[in-house]
Amino acid sequence: MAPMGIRLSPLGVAVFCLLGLGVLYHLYSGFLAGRFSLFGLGSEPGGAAAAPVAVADGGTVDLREMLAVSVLAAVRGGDEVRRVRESNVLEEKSKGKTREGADDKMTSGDVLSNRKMYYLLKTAFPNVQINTEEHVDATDQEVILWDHKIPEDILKEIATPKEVPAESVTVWIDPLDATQEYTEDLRKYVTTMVCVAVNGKPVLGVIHKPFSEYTAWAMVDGGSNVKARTAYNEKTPRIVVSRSHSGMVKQVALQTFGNQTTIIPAGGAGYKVLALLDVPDKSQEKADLYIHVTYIKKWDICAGNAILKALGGHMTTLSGEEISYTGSDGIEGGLLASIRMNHQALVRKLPDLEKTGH
Ligand SMILES: Nc1ncnc2c1ncn2[C@@H]1O[C@H](COP(=O)(O)O)[C@@H](OP(=O)(O)O)[C@H]1O
Ligand SMILES: [Mg+2]
Repeated sequence: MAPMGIRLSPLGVAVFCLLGLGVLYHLYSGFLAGRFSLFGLGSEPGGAAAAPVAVADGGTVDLREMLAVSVLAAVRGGDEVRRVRESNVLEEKSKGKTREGADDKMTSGDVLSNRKMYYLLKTAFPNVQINTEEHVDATDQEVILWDHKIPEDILKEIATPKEVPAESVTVWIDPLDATQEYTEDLRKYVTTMVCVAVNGKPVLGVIHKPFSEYTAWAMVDGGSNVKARTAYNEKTPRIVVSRSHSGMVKQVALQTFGNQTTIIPAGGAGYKVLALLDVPDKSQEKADLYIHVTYIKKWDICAGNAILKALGGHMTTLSGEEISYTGSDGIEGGLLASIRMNHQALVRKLPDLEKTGH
């Protein structure tokens, strides 16, 4: 008899040890399987195995993977936009009026693109907050699986994964920017956009032109497939402005920069941001500044803001405030977007819109 009345049987000890080993093996192989399903077999060059998987409430997400899925979503949404336009069955409706009394339009291009883009992102990243322009019909779900492949151009620019807590992320989807122009068959203005904000700051943006199949993407402190032009005219800038929600923008621009300034009316906030960059697409006009004075929604501007920021440019309200991409859907203070210019000097030059009543 052993002391305390416990007798250890050699067979019992052996069984216990074997069981322990089995439990350890199970846990370890589950961990490995989790890693591979997270990063996609074979697509990860080295960095993934070293990156720890943090276990926060909603877990973490890798921004590089989010970029890959965002590009895919913008392209797939764009395919729907093009297909509907080419079918000529737009089923155009008005969702109501903007504050200025214009029709806030929606077509089946918006709805079908929204569905594709939303479910692609939601299926790949179930724990992140996604805000989309159009209503998502929960009874019409579509499970679209991402194949976990990160495209080569992204891997080339962004060498390692970038993990952030899922709860810090807000995704903004614009399934069809320039809907007004889409209904007028002005195809060059149309884009699909995805933006990822972390703690309200825009960190990655994708702007895709479905009719010329051009895609621009950028990640702040990451990389991009698009760049700024080499020169901009700060003194008498060419200013790109809205053609269908313009408000008093022309007066504001001419008053600030003089009558020599060229105003370029154009549709779509995505198109107008691309006008500031070095974009190879032939249908793209070029401008030095983008100004907007009426109310605008965050899904219209977040992707452009992220891309400009990643390339060293700025998008702020007209009084120079940064825009936070959490909370409410819209912003009141207008927009000023510039790159390779003294943005704060431009803000000081603009009239105080509240005082002038624009
Ligand atoms: N005053 C306003 N109220 C609501 N939406 C506005 C707006 N001004 C611009 N927008 C939206 O911002 C996008 C770019 O506008 P614009 O082409 O006039 O520059 C368009 O998005 P959608 O086409 O996605 O609806 C447009 O509807
Ligand atoms: Mg839209």
